[in-house]
Amino acid sequence: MPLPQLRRRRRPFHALLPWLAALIPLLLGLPFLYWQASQTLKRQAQDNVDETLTKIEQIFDYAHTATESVASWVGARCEDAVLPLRQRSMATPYVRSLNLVQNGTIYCTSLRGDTHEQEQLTTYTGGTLRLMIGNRVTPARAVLILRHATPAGSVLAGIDSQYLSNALQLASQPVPLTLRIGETRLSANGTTSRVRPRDASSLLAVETSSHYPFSITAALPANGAWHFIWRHFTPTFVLIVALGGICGLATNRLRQRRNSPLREMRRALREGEFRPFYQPIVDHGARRWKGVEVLMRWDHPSEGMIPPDQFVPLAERGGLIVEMTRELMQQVGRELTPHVEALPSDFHIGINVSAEHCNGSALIDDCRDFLSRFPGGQIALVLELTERELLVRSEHTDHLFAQLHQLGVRIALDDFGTGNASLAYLRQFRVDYLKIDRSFVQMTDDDALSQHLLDTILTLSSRLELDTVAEGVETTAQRDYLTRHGVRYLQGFLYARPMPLANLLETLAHPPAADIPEHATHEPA
Ligand SMILES: Nc1nc2c(ncn2[C@@H]2O[C@@H]3COP(=O)(O)O[C@H]4[C@@H](O)[C@H](n5cnc6c(=O)[nH]c(N)nc65)O[C@@H]4COP(=O)(O)O[C@H]3[C@H]2O)c(=O)[nH]1
Repeated sequence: MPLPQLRRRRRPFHALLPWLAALIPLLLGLPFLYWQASQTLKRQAQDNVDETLTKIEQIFDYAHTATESVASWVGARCEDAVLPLRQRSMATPYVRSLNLVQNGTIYCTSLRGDTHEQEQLTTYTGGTLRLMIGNRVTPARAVLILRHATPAGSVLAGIDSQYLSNALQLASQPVPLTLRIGETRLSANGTTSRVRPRDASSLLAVETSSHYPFSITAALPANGAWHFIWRHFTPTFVLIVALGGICGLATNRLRQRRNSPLREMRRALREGEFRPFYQPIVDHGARRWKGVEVLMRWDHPSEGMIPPDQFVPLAERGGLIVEMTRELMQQVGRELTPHVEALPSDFHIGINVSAEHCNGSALIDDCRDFLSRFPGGQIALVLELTERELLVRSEHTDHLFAQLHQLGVRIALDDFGTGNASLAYLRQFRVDYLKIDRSFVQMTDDDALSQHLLDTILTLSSRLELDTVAEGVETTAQRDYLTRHGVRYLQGFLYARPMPLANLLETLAHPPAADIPEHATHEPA
């Protein structure tokens, strides 16, 4: 299974995390912004309502003063009263007409003199104010009537609603204002309508006059608050949305990093999930166990035992291999030390080492540390250098290999014959063992040409007088072919699969059989 999928498959809800993270600033920021905008709107609406209420009260005060000044004419003959009514209405701001009422009938108006109309007292709110949709003079425009009762009847002052809607309009930003008289309302654009019950829900401010029976209200239309936010809080709004985006992207990045195979491997290293498995190597001539090759396994909590092919190359590319090898050597040292007596003498422990490990002085320290655990010299440390990564000869590598040999460390060239570097390696580094790759060992079963290739490699290693280990020996036929051609050390499933320490100790307790049935051994899961 490709490593990047390990975590993703186990926690699919992780894919939602970036979206949730993007939502957090929005969920926290937008309600706060909405609250802040609402407070601003309420404050401004309240100021505008107060200011407009005062202005409209002033208009009504003018009209009221005018009605008071002509109140003594109620009951007088219209032809006598009409001139003072006209003079007064012309001299009073906002007032369009003054009318006299007696016995419920309007009998004199400053506009036309004699008239005869019903007063309709019940339509006056508080007996004082009436908002008419229009009248005979201005049928399309509302008129406000202010009534002043006198002992003899009453005086009516007509006020053009334009003055009132102008006053509303001047203060209708950002929240539209309305003048309410009883069940009727006048809006800033001069239209009149009945008050609806749902108006109450959108009310931001309302103020009732203490002198006249009217109130001024400020109410937002649907989505008015969001329009206000968009117009007046654009930078904050954009910032919150951008913050949401940034949080989402950052979480996504973190998630990807968290899910990255290297990160997963670092976690595994911290948790000690990389474990040594041991595959015995047989000294065929002596019928004894010669040593083991340590092979790393990843004991993953959910994926089980992962073989090294799936993570070692990545660890090498990601610069983790040195740390992993060091940890592996320490584990091997720790777990083998108590059983050192059970090991055959001059027991070889082969550790796979990557080229990067040879670049600094860490390898020397790690080997010294490892060998210090076996002070009796019962074991021999063999470093297996692979051709997968090219090791370039330099003063440093010469010095390093000299130091390693001084320490008693032996060098094996792993996977011999598979890379281009084999011969160059042999020339440049003092190698003690050649490990013939499994692919060549399998050629013993093939045609004559393949066998010829294997023979050439075997001849080369015998000419160089190097000890040879054949990897991947699976059949007795392969074993016999190899031993006939002078290969002394054999490693493969024919003898044993890689196994944990407990199984190894059990296996080492019995000498390798002379004639082993094929595939007799099993790697524990
Ligand atoms: N089919 C077959 N296979 C056999 C037989 N006998 C042994 N093998 C397998 O051949 C591989 C031998 O190790 P390698 O060539 O060093 O190849 C190793 C080595 O290059 C690398 N590796 C393993 N552990 C480490 C480590 O700790 N560090 C480094 N740098 N590389 C490691 O991973 C490679 C693969 O390791 P494994 O999967 O354990 O595979 C092992 C082993 O299980 C056999 O008879 N038949």
